[in-house]
Amino acid sequence: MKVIESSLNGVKLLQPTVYGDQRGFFLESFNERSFEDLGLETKYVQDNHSLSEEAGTLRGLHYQLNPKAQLKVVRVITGAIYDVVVDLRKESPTYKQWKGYILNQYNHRMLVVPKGFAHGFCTLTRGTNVCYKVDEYYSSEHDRGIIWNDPELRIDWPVKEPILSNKDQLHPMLKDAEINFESEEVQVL
Ligand SMILES: Cc1cn([C@H]2C[C@H](O)[C@@H](COP(=O)(O)OP(=O)(O)O[C@H]3O[C@@H](C)C(=O)[C@@H](O)[C@H]3O)O2)c(=O)[nH]c1=O
Repeated sequence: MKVIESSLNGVKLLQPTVYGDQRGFFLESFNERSFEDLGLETKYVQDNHSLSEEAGTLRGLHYQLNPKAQLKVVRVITGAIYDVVVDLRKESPTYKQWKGYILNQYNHRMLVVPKGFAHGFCTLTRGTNVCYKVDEYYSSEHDRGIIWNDPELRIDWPVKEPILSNKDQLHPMLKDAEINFESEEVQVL
């Protein structure tokens, strides 16, 4: 497993070792010992799986308020996504900055989304299955969102008219969003 650091402190791309042969491939998506050796979180309490039937489906931008903030490790099983993280840590030098990564069934990349970030993705293919581990339980009371096309963030989504859930059409703009990540540890480099 290789770890590629991002310019957003705490965001990491994980590139697992892939053993391909005539049958297909094998990879370890999680190994407690390797994660520990690489300084990655090892305790997860939920594994989540979503299927988006259509290309151009956008889920996000989501986060959970403290004390239920979640670290996520996201990967794609079938299909492809443009996966976006937004730094919501008010004391971070990269506050309000976003980054997007392509994760697909061929590059096997996994994205570590730290606590204090909003997360969202847009599917690039039909039938996209996304799985992610989280280190804190889902809590509907702490569940929050920011509208996907926030004018301040100006995320360069690959789709202009995405398929959205009813909930995701109604999120506030960043300027009106409730955010409480002040105390998240931010390492200023
Ligand atoms: C996220 C989640 C949802 N649910 C329920 C609530 C709801 O009835 C149904 C669908 O939920 P949502 O519409 O929020 O699902 P979705 O839009 O796929 O939400 C996810 O989006 C991505 C981008 C993330 O980062 C995730 O953390 C999560 O917020 O599933 C759970 O029971 N547990 C969970 O952990």
